[in-house]
Amino acid sequence: MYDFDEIIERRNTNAMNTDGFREYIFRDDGSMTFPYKDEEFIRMWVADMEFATPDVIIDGIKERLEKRIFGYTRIFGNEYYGAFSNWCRTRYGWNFDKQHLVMSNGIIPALYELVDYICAEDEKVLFLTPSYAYFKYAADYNNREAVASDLINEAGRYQIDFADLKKKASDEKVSLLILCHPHNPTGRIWTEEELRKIGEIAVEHKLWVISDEIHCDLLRRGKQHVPFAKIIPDYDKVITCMAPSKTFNMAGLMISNIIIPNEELRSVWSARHYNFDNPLSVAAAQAAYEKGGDWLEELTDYLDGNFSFTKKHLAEHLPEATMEVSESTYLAWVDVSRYFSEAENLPLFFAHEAGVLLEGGDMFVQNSDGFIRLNLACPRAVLQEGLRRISEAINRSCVGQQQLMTTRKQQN
Ligand SMILES: Cc1ncc(COP(=O)(O)O)c(C/N=C2\CONC2=O)c1O
Repeated sequence: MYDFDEIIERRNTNAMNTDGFREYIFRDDGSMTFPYKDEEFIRMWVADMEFATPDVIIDGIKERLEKRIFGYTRIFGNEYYGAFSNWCRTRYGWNFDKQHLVMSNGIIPALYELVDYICAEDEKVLFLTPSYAYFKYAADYNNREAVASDLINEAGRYQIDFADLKKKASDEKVSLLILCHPHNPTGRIWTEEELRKIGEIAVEHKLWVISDEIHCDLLRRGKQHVPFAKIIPDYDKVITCMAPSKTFNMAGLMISNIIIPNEELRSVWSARHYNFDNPLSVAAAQAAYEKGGDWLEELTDYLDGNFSFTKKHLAEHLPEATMEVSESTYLAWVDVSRYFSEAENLPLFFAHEAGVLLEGGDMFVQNSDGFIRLNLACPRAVLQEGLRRISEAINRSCVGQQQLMTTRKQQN
């Protein structure tokens, strides 16, 4: 049994979560003031977890430490490929060739490189919105045009607008689709039917597809993930990105799996990518895939409990807010638009009024106004306090607004 209720101090560990929020969320140069000390904030923003990385992974790192030399490292043997490919075969019924696997420090750096390798300077990058902002940044960084296709929010369940996606994919300058599968921030797991329709569009318009599947191990109990590459196995213009970083809370160890079946693209990657790895990260990732399954099973139940707890709290305390339990990820996507004017800066409101750090509003490129994204990967007690603060701040503010309207009516 793992103790997910343990509250672990992360300050003074150079954690983005505790020390990087001012610049990342508020673009603050340090001059902003809040009515809370940094350590008083409830942190529900960046997507890493407040849970200890599993012991089996820490033991894998310790074992490598005892080898005592940490020189230039690249994965040469079969052990790592065996562990990761076995993970994909048993969980997703999906195989890939060893020579198709290349490593990257992160999926974001891989996206930055691949956009440059794939898209000519006048070509465009297509993705679904709302979106993890780094998909747009990968286009911006490479001076390629970003093209967004808005998802349709059907009573809380997001659907792909296939007419819009087809129209934008038919632009001959659109050469790459970055697919987020499972989807951050909505939590959708695209169904095989949806994946097939995406595949048909990609093949018809000769699109490259990067399927970013970093969240694929973090599913609600009973849900199933089907890798996009499994849907169109004969189309080699599909790059699959997976990693242990989200699954096992080891993003700081900077190791990701990029599967590139297309030989020409893979040779460009091998020629231009800085192709060395951190030996401790390789040991950690191999241990994760070989021995992390039990921990992940228990994490799944704990996160499912946090989603149920959140859904119940909102129903009781914020009846005008709506949230569908995410099919995947540990991120809750909550529509609070009925409580706020469109102009409200939601992250700033909750930092000042609730002492809660969260992402929301226009932080997801577009099609996200009025929504907040809550990271639920924290001990239940912390979640309870965060939700209490959020609902009290909204109701206080809402009451304030009603009082304001009443006062105005009395004065007129
Ligand atoms: C869809 C997606 N792709 C890639 C990454 C980052 O990959 P890395 O470069 O770390 O390997 C994230 C992390 N998502 C985060 C991180 O903080 N907030 C988020 O929504 C993500 O959600």
